[in-house]
Amino acid sequence: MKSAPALDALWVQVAMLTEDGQLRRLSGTFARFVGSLGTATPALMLACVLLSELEGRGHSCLMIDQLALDPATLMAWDKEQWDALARSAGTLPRNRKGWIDQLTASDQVWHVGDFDFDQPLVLDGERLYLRRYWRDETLVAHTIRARAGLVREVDAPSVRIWLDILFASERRTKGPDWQKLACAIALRGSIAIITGGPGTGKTYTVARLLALLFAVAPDAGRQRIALAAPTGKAAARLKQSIDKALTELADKVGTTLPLRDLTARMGAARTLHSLLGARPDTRTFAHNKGNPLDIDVLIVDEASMVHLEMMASLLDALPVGATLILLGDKDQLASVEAGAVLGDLCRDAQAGGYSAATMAYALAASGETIPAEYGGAGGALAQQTVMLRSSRRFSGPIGQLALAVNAGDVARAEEVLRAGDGTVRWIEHGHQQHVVQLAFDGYAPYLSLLGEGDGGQAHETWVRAVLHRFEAFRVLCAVREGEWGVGGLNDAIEQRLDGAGLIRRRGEWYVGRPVMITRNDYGTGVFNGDIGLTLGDPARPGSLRVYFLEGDKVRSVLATRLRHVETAFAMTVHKSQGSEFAHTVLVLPRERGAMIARELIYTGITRASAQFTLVSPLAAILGESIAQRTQRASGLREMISG
Ligand SMILES: Nc1ncnc2c1ncn2[C@@H]1O[C@H](COP(=O)(O)OP(=O)(O)OP(=O)(O)O)[C@@H](O)[C@H]1O
Repeated sequence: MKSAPALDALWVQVAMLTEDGQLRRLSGTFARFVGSLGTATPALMLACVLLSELEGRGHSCLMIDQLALDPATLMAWDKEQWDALARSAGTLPRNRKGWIDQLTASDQVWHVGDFDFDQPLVLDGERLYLRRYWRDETLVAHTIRARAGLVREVDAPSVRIWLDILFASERRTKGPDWQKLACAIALRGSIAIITGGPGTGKTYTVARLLALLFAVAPDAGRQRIALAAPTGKAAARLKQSIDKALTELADKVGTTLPLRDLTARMGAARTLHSLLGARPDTRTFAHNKGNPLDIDVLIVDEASMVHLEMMASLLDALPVGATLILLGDKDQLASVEAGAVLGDLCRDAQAGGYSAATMAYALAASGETIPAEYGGAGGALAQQTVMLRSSRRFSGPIGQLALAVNAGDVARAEEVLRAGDGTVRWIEHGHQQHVVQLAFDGYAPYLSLLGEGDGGQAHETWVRAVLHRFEAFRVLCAVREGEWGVGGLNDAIEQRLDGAGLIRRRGEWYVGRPVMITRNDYGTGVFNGDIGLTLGDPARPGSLRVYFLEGDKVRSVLATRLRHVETAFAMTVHKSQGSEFAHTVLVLPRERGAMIARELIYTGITRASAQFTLVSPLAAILGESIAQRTQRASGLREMISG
């Protein structure tokens, strides 16, 4: 069938925007595919292009009112770019209602409530979805809503006795002890969310929650507890911190509670993929509603990195009677994939919104009074959400900077950066060579240890020491491409290190090459985001292995078996989530309008535990980025509260 002239013109514009890098090739292809399933009106095709494009940017749906009101802003395009595209499509609906009517009339769109014959697109109220995302979002919303409404009977006086023991000798900070409150609130629910910035004590709190569960649950000895996180590194860190906290607690409470048994019974922390039983090359998992996980309590750390599809799979596989505890920093960057689940779930965490009943229970169970300013008419999930508000690790300039950025206070952020006390530093008008020099200095310690060799000590001990030194420093980029991106900087850093004789690049693999895995590989047991170092294999001189640190364990894989890797002297901020480096260098690009927002800057800063350096080619880009917020379209909140 010949396409209408308006459609031809639309495809020409779509092709131009694709050439210009404003659209993914996939977006046009997807729209044509949908068009091939029924009548391809220009309005529907345009909506498909935009929906697919937004999905690539992490949105789970297209908000029709934004499409009708301000499409250029929605797409982060110039007005001229939008106008040209809209003109090419001919007459488009004039308003929200017009769009909804047109979409509802399309054979390819299921309007929720109408007859469903598995159309690829779903219109739910004013949100247009790809069917898969609608299904995931609905599952997450309904399951969380149901869980949030399930509040157990708790013997508050005995909980209070235990909480007083577990939090004994705490130095009082100003205001209530939110950690204690979090334990009391989480104990009664089938779901709880504990959010807070770095060092606010999320793992410290959850270790006490486990001890509390152990103390008061009637079948404590049989509780099956699982720990998980989105990445292997985050899982290993969670396990380490919980073990450490429980060991300290065990010393404190003595024989009153056999906490060492609890630690021994908990087992390793796993990645969510492995917990759910990922199947190579499919999106499905061994565990699901029909074959649920065999657990009573699941603790998931770094929940901000859990994308919509993974959260849906997790909730689907969780037995109805099990308790889910999500830990994470709501202000961090969301996952690369669509959805900003933790951010959506925690939208009211700052304000609290606790009901009178929650406040009364919290007081009875913890002895802590929630200040009236945090009272309100929050929904069921708000009653099960606690934000930890003071950081033990981040009180110095790095913490002040993170706070200022989070609050959108550009002047304060610049002031902290310019105060330059050595902990934070800003190279305002930087050149690539500044970053290269910082990398040279930052990576010299591990490279010099490499150069010295193992000196006769056990190979694994030496490898662990090299890996620890490598983990102390990292260059983080906001973008992938160009002089200021991961690619350009890795090249420049390699060249400099090679020139100085610290590495000897021979082809792709060389001793000292840090690599990041870019795709899960079940055969070798490495996962997207894992970072390792290439070193000689003592058992087979001349061959190279990549060594990975998991907690304190060292694991290695023959380098030539790893196919999906990239050099990792510099990496993206996105991929750095869940990691911390003593000295972190954050590099901003020159281009304006790159999609850099406050959450990215905040995440970069909070990766630094002792020293933070910002390098920007232009000073203004910092303020512009802080002023910009990432808003991902989703219907999660509306569905949960509706
Ligand atoms: N109430 C407390 N009393 C004493 N020390 C505490 C308390 N809360 C936390 N800490 C200490 O502060 C440090 C940070 O705590 P923790 O690791 O639990 O924070 P976190 O929020 O999980 O951090 P991250 O986001 O980096 O994982 C730890 O050394 C912990 O032992």
